[in-house]
Amino acid sequence: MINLKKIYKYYDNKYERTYILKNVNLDVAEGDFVSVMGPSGAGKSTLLNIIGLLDDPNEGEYFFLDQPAHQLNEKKKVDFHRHHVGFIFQAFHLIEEMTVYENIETPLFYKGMKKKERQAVIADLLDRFNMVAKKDLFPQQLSGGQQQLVGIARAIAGKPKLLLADEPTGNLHHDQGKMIMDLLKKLNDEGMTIIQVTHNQEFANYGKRIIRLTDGEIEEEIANS
Ligand SMILES: Nc1ncnc2c1ncn2[C@@H]1O[C@H](COP(=O)(O)OP(=O)(O)OP(=O)(O)O)[C@@H](O)[C@H]1O
Repeated sequence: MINLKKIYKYYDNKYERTYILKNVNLDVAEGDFVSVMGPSGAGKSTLLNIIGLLDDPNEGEYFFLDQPAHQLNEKKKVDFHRHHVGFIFQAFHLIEEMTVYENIETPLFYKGMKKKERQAVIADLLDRFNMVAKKDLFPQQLSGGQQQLVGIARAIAGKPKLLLADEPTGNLHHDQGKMIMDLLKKLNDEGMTIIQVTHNQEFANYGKRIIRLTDGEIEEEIANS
């Protein structure tokens, strides 16, 4: 599903080139659950953004769903991102002026889904996440764990093939974090491919594989049995 070949990402200034990712090679199969760990600044978010088609590498090839992402034009990339990738973030990134319902609805709207269909999809998600009674509340009226549930509902509403999570439990208490990880595990059991960045070893162990990124290079890969 995901094939990264000799990916390099760097920034140039007047005097030097700073490498963020160096010769990253990574294959992720459909149905996999990968945890990416590593120190701050190692390039984890950059890698996730490249995989999610939000950023471009400077060198290397990236095949997403057998398509050469490195050769797609901007419009096609945005289209691919919208249809196949869901993203969740440490800081939730919900729209504060919108209700829970409207936040979940936004990506479906951009996908061009008709109103009736949107209503059905959102009703199912609210039901599944026990959030029916919260649908007209605004994000700041929810707990952190509930906000992340909305973040996940929004990310998976369009049934993406790939869910990317950038420190999804980073702003949560342990119990809330565990609740979110249990949910990600369930989504993966149902077939969704997941790549998460985490600093938490306990939560990294939810993945089927753990990848360690240090100074932009994949240093080791531990099969997580
Ligand atoms: N536009 C930019 N210009 C120069 N350097 C950048 C730019 N964007 C990111 N970087 C650098 O790239 C490095 C990797 O950033 P990235 O956010 O991918 O790290 P990370 O491993 O996710 O870190 P953290 O765990 O702290 O979130 C950082 O040192 C950052 O300063």
